[in-house]
Amino acid sequence: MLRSCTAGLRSIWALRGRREGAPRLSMDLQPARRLFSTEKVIHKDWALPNPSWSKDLKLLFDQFMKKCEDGSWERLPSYKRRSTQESEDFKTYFLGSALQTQSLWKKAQLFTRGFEDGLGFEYVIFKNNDEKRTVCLFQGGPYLQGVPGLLHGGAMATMIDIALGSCTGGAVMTANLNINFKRPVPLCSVVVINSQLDKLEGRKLFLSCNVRSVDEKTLYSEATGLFIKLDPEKSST
Ligand SMILES: CCCCC/C=C\C/C=C\C/C=C\C/C=C\CCCC(=O)SCCNC(=O)CCNC(=O)[C@H](O)C(C)(C)COP(=O)(O)OP(=O)(O)OC[C@H]1O[C@@H](n2cnc3c(N)ncnc32)[C@H](O)[C@@H]1OP(=O)(O)O
Repeated sequence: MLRSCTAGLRSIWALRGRREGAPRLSMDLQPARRLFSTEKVIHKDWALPNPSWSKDLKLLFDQFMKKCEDGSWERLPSYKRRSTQESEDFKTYFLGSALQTQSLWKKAQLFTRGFEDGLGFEYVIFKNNDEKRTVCLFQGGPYLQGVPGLLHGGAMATMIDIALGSCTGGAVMTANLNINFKRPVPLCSVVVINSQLDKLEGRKLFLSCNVRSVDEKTLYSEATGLFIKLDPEKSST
């Protein structure tokens, strides 16, 4: 574990050097790392490999990218900010929220994407629409420490929430999340979160997931979640 952490940190230090004025890596210019512009803001897709990704994470990523070739799986892109339309959907729902009237709305971003490469949440989600399930590959960096050397349970809960949410699609809110933490997750290790939609009942989506090591031998956590499709007729505030 220490070895993978050291390797990760080495990449991070290398990156820091780059950020102090050095030109960006050529990887940033690859077509897969698509950049597009909306409202003059550049949105970068963060669910793509960067130099902090461990060998395990890259290997799994490549395996799932292969599965995407026949269209049965798709990689979900991930942005710091939601698209204009998605934001509008949520904004309408949260009429009266403090952000409505403040310029802070423009600064809001998904907190899992607010860390420098390798320090926080490194993840990518693949979705199988026919089977109504997703696989999230997650490497929790050194800033997500709880007990020394271990991933904070709250960080794990965050990823579980996002992984389950990715199985829903559309505008939903987490209403209930139940997690059994069975084994501690070593910091900087890679885990695989397998999520599935178990039941749909009106606006209620019941989901479950498990979190395992890459070799599948260790079951770290199991969780269930209830997500509610937002009712456009209602406002939460
Ligand atoms: C979450 C993913 C979102 C988007 C997914 C999109 C793409 C996925 C791609 C990648 C993922 C990327 C990003 C994901 C990003 C972030 C994830 C963040 C998720 C969160 O961080 S999210 C914050 C924490 N979350 C809250 O802050 C919720 C506070 N809450 C409320 O806002 C309301 O509470 C609400 C809206 C939940 C419901 O309110 P409402 O008024 O619309 O509906 P109502 O109360 O009528 O309930 C309707 C039926 O659900 C039953 N029901 C409700 N709650 C229940 C409970 N707890 N237990 C058992 N049953 C429950 C009722 O009993 C009724 O059941 P019935 O119809 O049978 O009577």
